[in-house]
Amino acid sequence: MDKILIRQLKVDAIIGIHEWEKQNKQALILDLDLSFDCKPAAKSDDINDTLDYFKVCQQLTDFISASRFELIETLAEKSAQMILDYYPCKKVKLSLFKPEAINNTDAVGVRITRSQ
Ligand SMILES: Nc1nc2c(c(=O)[nH]1)N=C([C@H](O)[C@@H](O)CO)CN2
Repeated sequence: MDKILIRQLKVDAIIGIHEWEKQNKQALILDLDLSFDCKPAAKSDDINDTLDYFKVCQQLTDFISASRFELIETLAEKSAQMILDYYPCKKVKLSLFKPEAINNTDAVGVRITRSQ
């Protein structure tokens, strides 16, 4: 199955189990693989025949930047479900990273795969 790819989408959000994380937004980074048949758009050369990754990034950014969750698992789940609800992709593989959470790491995170 073909995939529309989004790499290193950066969004700030309120996310975490500690009180200090609930006071200020922190950086999050997302990688997404959206399973979608790209043949029709490749034939028509028409944006309406594909998944517009600009719209996906814009909707994810709006949702995540307005969210307030404790666990990255919760935010990842809700983000993947929103994509499946709004876009005709068959499967979403979503990785969500917190680059500032744990000292001496580049990042910590979660990776989930959800299907229609
Ligand atoms: N599996 C998880 N473990 C932890 C999370 C999380 O969201 N999922 N969150 C925290 C803290 O908020 C941490 O990111 C900041 O100190 C700890 N463990």
